[in-house]
Amino acid sequence: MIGATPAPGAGRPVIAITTGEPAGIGPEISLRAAWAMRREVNCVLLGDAAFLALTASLLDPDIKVAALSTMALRNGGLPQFGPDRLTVIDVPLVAHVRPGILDRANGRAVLATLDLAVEGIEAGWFEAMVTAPLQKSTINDAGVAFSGHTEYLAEKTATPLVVMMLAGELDQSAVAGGTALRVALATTHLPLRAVADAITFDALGRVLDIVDADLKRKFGVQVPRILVAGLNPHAGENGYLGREEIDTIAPALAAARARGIDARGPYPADTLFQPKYLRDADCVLAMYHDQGLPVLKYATFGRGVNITLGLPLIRTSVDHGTALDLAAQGLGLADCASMEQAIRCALEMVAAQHSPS
Ligand SMILES: NC(=O)C1=CN([C@@H]2O[C@H](COP(=O)(O)OP(=O)(O)OC[C@H]3O[C@@H](n4cnc5c(N)ncnc54)[C@H](O)[C@@H]3O)[C@@H](O)[C@H]2O)C=CC1
Ligand SMILES: NCC(=O)COP(=O)(O)O
Repeated sequence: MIGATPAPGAGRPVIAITTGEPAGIGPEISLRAAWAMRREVNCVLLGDAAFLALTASLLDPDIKVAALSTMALRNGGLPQFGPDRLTVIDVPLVAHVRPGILDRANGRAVLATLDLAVEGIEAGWFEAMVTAPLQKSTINDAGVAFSGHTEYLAEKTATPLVVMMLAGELDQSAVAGGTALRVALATTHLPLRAVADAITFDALGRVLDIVDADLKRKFGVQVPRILVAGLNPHAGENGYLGREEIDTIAPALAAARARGIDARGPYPADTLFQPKYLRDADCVLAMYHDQGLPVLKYATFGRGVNITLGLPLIRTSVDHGTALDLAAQGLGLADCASMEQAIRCALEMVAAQHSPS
């Protein structure tokens, strides 16, 4: 948890990487990013040790891995290896991995890596967790109701509400507090039909509180400026295209402003994402997944980071999915830039939590 005893890392921060869906690109990008960054960060990979060792040897014979069982970890803690090898904590899969082909038999093992990462942060072995993409449908197929890491980690840590935020570096300059575009979501993985009902005065107020607090605490933004999108076309067109803006969103923003939060809007979502608005903002709050993320991904896909705000631990992830199509074609095709960014972002958040506020 934030503020827990620093993990043992021989000088390097220790970060757990859950290696994700084994039939996707998660194992490859985890290994490649962890190896490339091994001198600055001790990335401990959580996944099937034999499968990861085989993948590493096929990717690059220079990559050395040292496997540890969960029992050894629990009994003796994390060994202090140097940067000449990657530590893998063995979370065995059940079924043989066929790249690009999903197998529900492995769903629970993937989930077990998330549980171990949380356990390890609570125990002080790891300072943060970075998650490679998993296949949400496979976890459900394995019999566990699952809509995403975001919701799972909230439940696991007994956190009543968390916020999904993606951030990416733009090519253009002078936008959104420099070159970063941050898009937070008022709702996470919900069917579109359920979105309007989920946006209540209380829920929106709590989302704004979390975005404001975490941008200050974890990103060092002193007074976060949050631009809030409406839900309906043209932000409801004065009530003629929907009343959520008038009845719920504007009152929630007014109440947030009264609490000292710089929340502006609601603005029409289709015109909000322009440099002239974004350059005076630190974050855009979109009302739902596919209102905000396509914009962010269009601008920064492959180098963005997904951050869960409001958790009592640091969790970042990539901006993409399992890319089964690439995995099926073999190793070496996936871009691991987003994974490296996610690790870098976690490192910055670890540093921010240690620095005096
Ligand atoms: N954080 C997580 O665990 C996430 C998991 N997912 C899961 O991934 C599954 C597949 O999602 P899709 O919508 O197909 O998106 P996707 O991101 O897996 O793939 C979309 C396209 O982008 C390409 N692509 C993705 N990552 C790439 C990389 N690192 N390098 C090069 N090309 C890359 C793929 O080849 C594909 O053409 C979903 O069903 C969902 O379960 C999706 C998003 C996040
Ligand atoms: N599109 C982003 C996404 O689906 C991330 O989900 P999560 O697994 O990080 O909750």
